[in-house]
Amino acid sequence: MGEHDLFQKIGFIGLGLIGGSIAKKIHTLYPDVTIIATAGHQKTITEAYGEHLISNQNLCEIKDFYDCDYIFLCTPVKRNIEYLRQLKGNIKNGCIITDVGSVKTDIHEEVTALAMEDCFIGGHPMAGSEKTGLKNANEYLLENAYYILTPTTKTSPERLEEFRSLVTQLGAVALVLDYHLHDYATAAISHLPHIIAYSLVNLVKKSDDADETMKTIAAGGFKDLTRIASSSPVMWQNICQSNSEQIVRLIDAYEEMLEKTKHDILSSDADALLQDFQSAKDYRDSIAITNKGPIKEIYELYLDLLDEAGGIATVATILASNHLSIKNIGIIHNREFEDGVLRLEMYDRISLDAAVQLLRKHHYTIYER
Ligand SMILES: NC(=O)C1=CN([C@@H]2O[C@H](COP(=O)(O)OP(=O)(O)OC[C@H]3O[C@@H](n4cnc5c(N)ncnc54)[C@H](O)[C@@H]3O)[C@@H](O)[C@H]2O)C=CC1
Ligand SMILES: O=C(O)C(=O)Cc1ccc(O)cc1
Repeated sequence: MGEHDLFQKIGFIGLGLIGGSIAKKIHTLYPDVTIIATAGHQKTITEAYGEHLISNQNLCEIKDFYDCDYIFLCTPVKRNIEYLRQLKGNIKNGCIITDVGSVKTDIHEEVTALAMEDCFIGGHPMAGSEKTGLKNANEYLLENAYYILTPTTKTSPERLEEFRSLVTQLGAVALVLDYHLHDYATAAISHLPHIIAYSLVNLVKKSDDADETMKTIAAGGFKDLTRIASSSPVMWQNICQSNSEQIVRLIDAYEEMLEKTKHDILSSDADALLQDFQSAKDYRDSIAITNKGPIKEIYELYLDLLDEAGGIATVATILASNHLSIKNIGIIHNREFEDGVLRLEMYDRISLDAAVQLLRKHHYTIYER
């Protein structure tokens, strides 16, 4: 009996970036498993049905989920709690309800209040982006990412193992955490950074002149730091409402840091400034070097350049005019490619696949490894 015989039907409530990505991966792994879903808009369901991802053609009602083996709650965190309430008494024996929400204490408290501890395991994939919706979902999103699991006190070891195994099948790295610790840690490494990003963007917007000088000259540092400010406003509204205690705790600590820096600048305390910059640099550098976390996949291709002037520029233009951004570019000479090839690194699997297809269409010889 194969592992997936443990489940025949999986339900998704919310089929956006995260729900859609998980559903796509499950569909690839287990094409004979039935997937049903509901979402905020019929359009999402029509699109997913059209892609043969789900078996329902219209939005589902709660009763349609009664025979699911797993139900994934993948809407904004406050909504997930509302759906959890509706699911009480409407699921079959043995069903595991899980969520992918960025905050865990709130939903666990509701699980306890509803006496649903035996059928709920919290989850949070530490993967994603500022993009939203099924159109941006892809089956590789979770690859090598940590997937935090927050069992309840009544989660049986067998069920936890079963779910951990599914998460591993999805390509992610399961990590069990206490839900309070989860919310403190994510407030520091995810929620506060988002608040810093959006407040910095709004500060620049407010401070800019009529010619938009600041916006025009905004450099890499500003863009790196603020990419996440383009994320879903509703998702972040929900996260801030749900994890308010931990977020405020971190904002207070951050204010103290800013106050200290302000003081050091005002008092021209060069040593203190240098010490803080050095300490941050050392810690940040150590994240890249010593992080034992999942190995990042590299999305690269090699191609023979056509023998013409401006060859590299032509390749770059073909990709750019199709909205494909190059992460890295370089000429490689080695034993494998004695005559030299152009190496291109893309940001993700989808861009890589699209680049390969596009460049082949333009008659380039591509080598994938
Ligand atoms: N975006 C990210 O990078 C990450 C998000 N998360 C969490 O995943 C969850 C989903 O986020 P995304 O997939 O990014 O958002 P998304 O905006 O791409 O998708 C949300 C989905 O929920 C549906 N939805 C919204 N309100 C609904 C309602 N009332 N009834 C039914 N469906 C409704 C939408 O139609 C959509 O299908 C959130 O709880 C978020 O905190 C977790 C990890 C990463
Ligand atoms: O875009 C990014 O880099 C993110 O960090 C995305 C993200 C958003 C919310 C989460 O709960 C987890 C990950």
